[in-house]
Amino acid sequence: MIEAIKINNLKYSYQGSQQLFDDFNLTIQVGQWVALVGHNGSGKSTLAKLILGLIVANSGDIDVFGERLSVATVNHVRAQIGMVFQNPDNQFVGATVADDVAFGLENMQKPSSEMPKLIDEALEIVGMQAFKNREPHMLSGGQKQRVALASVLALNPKIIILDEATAMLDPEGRDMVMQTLQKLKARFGSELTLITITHDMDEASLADRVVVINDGKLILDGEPATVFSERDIMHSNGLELPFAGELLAKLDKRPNSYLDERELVQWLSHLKK
Ligand SMILES: Nc1ncnc2c1ncn2[C@@H]1O[C@H](COP(=O)(O)OP(=O)(O)OP(=O)(O)O)[C@@H](O)[C@H]1O
Repeated sequence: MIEAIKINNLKYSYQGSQQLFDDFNLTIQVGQWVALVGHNGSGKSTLAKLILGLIVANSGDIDVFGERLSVATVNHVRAQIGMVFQNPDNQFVGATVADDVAFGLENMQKPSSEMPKLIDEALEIVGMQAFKNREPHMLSGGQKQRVALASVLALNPKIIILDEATAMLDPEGRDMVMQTLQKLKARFGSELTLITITHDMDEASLADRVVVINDGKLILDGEPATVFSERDIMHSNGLELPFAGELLAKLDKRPNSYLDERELVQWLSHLKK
């Protein structure tokens, strides 16, 4: 069976810096939604850049749908991967939402007769069709990120990587984007492989699989429930569990003595801090 991404014995260091990835291995199956998590500087974005061929490994191999990433194949590999970045304001080039989605299609030299349909389809998937003629800068952060996602979807990628795509959004914007990703998975299922790079463990818990890295090393890898049962390991790698997991763990440490209502409220509000 061909994997979406297969990384073998990867070694990488930025020039003048110590080894970041040293014999790193990771396989992502076709159709999987993988949340890649790790604290600041753990190597998540670097891994995305290596997969996209924006930077080149010192040694080791990256295969994308069985195709070995190299100078000769990088354009073909990259054409299969869509990327959504952190800052919603840095991702717009068009004067309207529709122009923006059209931009990528023009770059791919799609015939202009096909464009309106492709633009409508992509905007419909992310629930932004009603905003087609709006100016992108008038949209909320969550709406902007959904348009960025539509621009990527219009190009029909097999893999989408979202690098902290919700980090700059308010809670409502985050919810919008996460619900859109869930809809995408429901609609495209095994045809679409998703990699979400995030600090937010509640978001990570929506994925099929959570991969925790630290200093370029794979620390934990499994279904969200399995990974989040390792609270001590998560904490020692600078990460918390999703809110519900942290709360449950803290409730476990409740005082043995009887608490009246006032004391219970006090204890619970102390937990929240
Ligand atoms: N262009 C660069 N040149 C030199 N070192 C870099 C460069 N980009 C990143 N690094 C270093 O590589 C390490 C990994 O960085 P990377 O951005 O991949 O981490 P990250 O997990 O994505 O972090 P964050 O969550 O803060 O985005 C860090 O120590 C970082 O300082």
